[in-house]
Amino acid sequence: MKAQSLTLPNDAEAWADNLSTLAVSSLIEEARLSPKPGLVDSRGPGAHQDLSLALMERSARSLRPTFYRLALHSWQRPPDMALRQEIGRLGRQGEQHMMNATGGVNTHRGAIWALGLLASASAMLGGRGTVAAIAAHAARLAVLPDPSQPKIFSKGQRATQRYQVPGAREEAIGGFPHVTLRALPQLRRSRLAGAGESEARLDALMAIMATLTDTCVLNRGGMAALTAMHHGAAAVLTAGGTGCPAGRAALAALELRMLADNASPGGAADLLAATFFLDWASARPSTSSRGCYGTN
Ligand SMILES: CC(C)(COP(=O)(O)OP(=O)(O)OC[C@H]1O[C@@H](n2cnc3c(N)ncnc32)[C@H](O[C@H]2O[C@H](COP(=O)(O)OP(=O)(O)OP(=O)(O)O)[C@@H](O)[C@H]2O)[C@@H]1O)[C@@H](O)C(=O)NCCC(=O)NCCS
Ligand SMILES: Nc1ncnc2[nH]cnc12
Repeated sequence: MKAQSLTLPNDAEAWADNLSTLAVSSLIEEARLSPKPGLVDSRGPGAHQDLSLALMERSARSLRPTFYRLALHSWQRPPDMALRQEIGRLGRQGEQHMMNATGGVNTHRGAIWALGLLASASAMLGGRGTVAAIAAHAARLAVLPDPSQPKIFSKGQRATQRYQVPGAREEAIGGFPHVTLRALPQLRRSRLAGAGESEARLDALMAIMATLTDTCVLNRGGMAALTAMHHGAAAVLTAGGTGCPAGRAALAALELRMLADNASPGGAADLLAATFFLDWASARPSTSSRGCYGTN
């Protein structure tokens, strides 16, 4: 995603259009970013049997009307129960559109949740919120119960209960700390250190993967795979990030380990797309010329 230079429309439809374009671009840019360990990227399907880049992009595009409606219905409204119920209904409709577009494969359920809440929050604030305000408004919606939610026991709940860890719901209720406190600061730090845009984005992914309790990884590889992911992603950053030869080598080692564990950090990928989305709200240019920000 190039730095977004959006005009400042003052009507709800135009902003909903802008926000939905940005949400879809964020998903497509996330899917194309390479090399991502375990995930679908421009090289191939990672640890997945049923996914491809073309499918991820088709899924992302199918979600444009969903993000548009979420933003439109949230325009300058407070995060109350009436809005919570409405975005729950629109979000579930979006999940159905995604399933229709992919022939029943779950490509973006977690992303609909994260980006849906953030697009809605941005619209609640009239399209002019800061990162902190957007995240806080999204959290105020996420914490509200949705009485119309079907009582199904999800894969995410299976992992959060078995391992007693936070999952997608808790990340949103906490105001997306992996996005606002880890990925966005890392993205900007790496850019300032002179990393290329792809490397800065990969570093942001590493910042998420270093601590996220990703229920996709837990379901596929258990706690051992999650711990290996945390250590491996932290090692990439300690080595100076993916702009450095040592960081690149650590990334390759992490990928080998994740493929051996059949593990894919789908939750981290969703939060990276959310990072791109929020970066637009306060984007700034990079300056220096070195590719490493850290100890190298
Ligand atoms: C709150 C919901 C997200 C539901 O959450 P829950 O945890 O109950 O259920 P899941 O259906 O398992 O979805 C959670 C998805 O969130 C992503 N995720 C995982 N860990 C985290 C985390 N710590 N923080 C943030 N996000 C996280 C992840 O999504 C990605 O993975 C999906 C593929 O998953 P899966 O099918 O399990 O994976 P595979 O390994 O490929 O399967 P197999 O091949 O093994 O079969 C993919 O979708 C990515 O996006 C988790 O999967 C929310 O959905 C909800 O309540 N929705 C209701 C509607 C609503 O209220 N919407 C309002 C806003 S629009
Ligand atoms: N690039 C990706 N690969 C696999 N699962 C994902 N979920 C969201 N983005 C993904």
